[in-house]
Amino acid sequence: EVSITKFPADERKIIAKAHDKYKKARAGIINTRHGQIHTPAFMPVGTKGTVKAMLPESVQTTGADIILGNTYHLMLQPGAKRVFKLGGLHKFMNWSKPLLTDSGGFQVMSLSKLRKITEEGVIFNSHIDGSKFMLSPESSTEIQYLLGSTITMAFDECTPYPSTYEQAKSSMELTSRWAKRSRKAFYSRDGYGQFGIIQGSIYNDLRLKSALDLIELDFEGYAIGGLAVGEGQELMFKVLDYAPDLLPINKPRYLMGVGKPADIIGAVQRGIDMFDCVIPTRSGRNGQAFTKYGVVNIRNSKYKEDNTPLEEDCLCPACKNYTKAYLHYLVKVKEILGAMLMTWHNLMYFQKLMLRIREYIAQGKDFDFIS
Ligand SMILES: O=c1[nH]cnc2c(CCNCC3CCCCC3)c3[nH]c(NCc4cccs4)nc3cc12
Ligand SMILES: [Zn+2]
Repeated sequence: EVSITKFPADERKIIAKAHDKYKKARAGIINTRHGQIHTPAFMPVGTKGTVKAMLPESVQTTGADIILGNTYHLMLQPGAKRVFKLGGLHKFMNWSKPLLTDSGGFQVMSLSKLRKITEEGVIFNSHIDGSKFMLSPESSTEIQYLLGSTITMAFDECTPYPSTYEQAKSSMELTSRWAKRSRKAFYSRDGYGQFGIIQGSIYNDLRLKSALDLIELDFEGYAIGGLAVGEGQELMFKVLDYAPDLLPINKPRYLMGVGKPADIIGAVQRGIDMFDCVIPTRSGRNGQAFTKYGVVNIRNSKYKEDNTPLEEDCLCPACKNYTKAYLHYLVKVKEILGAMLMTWHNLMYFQKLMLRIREYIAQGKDFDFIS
């Protein structure tokens, strides 16, 4: 007779866990006024109205559906009102696809000198000329409206890591009050959206309360903030093992500031749809190329006579038309073309990674090994 051998309980758990691992990954499309966003999506960072060292049409050829605009820099120079008068950020920088602008809050904390956080908002001096500015839920939301952003981010406070439970609780509660004011200040139009940002650090009850507060405000999407701030991948994944599930399943989930390929893969497996990170652009300019063989530090002298491309099957200009020896030289002598080609390759690499992840999810296949 056929006897069905039952796996011992702990083995069953492991097998279930493995399948669980891919259950939360989802591939989808976000429809906006400026076009569609295929998710999981990687959003290249455009700081001062440009993805550094890239033409917008080149960013488009890498496959990016959406890029980030930087509220902090643009409000200081050239100023949100001027960008509005000139037709908005899309026209100003000749990018017609979706634009997500951050609230400016995170950048104020990391870039400006002399700043003061009050219930009202953040008062700070411009790092350019020291003049005084105030960013609040209302002013940040208005600035993002003037920029014409497709997706506006709520004004939050990124809770530092590590934080005590009390610190994380009061910070999260401030973010909830600011989210309410951001939502009230948002001028909602068809095809435009506003995302709330949940905080709560590594404390699951605070993460839950943050999610409940923000779900009440019925945002078009939700970001998970307060991660990738030094807690490390293990702790970040521990929070991601439950935090995405606290958010509405039918709305986009954006993990802010992440990340390296392995971080992105792990986060997609836990239900994240959108990512932003300066790594491909910033590290590209610093001579680091992401390849299927791992990260290549092109400045290393071992490449000075390497007549092969970064990746033989990559379709980017750096790989199609140039060698590692040439890239090594350009980066060493700080030629602008070096920054351009390295950035182009890295953005192509990240978009190819996202495309393969989307394909694997659509085919119900595991995508652990890609990275
Ligand atoms: O809770 C958060 N609230 C708001 N923003 C956050 C950001 C900034 C995301 N990129 C914005 C871009 C806007 C346009 C210009 C470029 C940034 C984070 N970045 C990281 N880690 C990466 C980090 C970057 C620097 C220090 S940690 N964790 C983050 C957490 C939060
Ligand atoms: Zn390439």
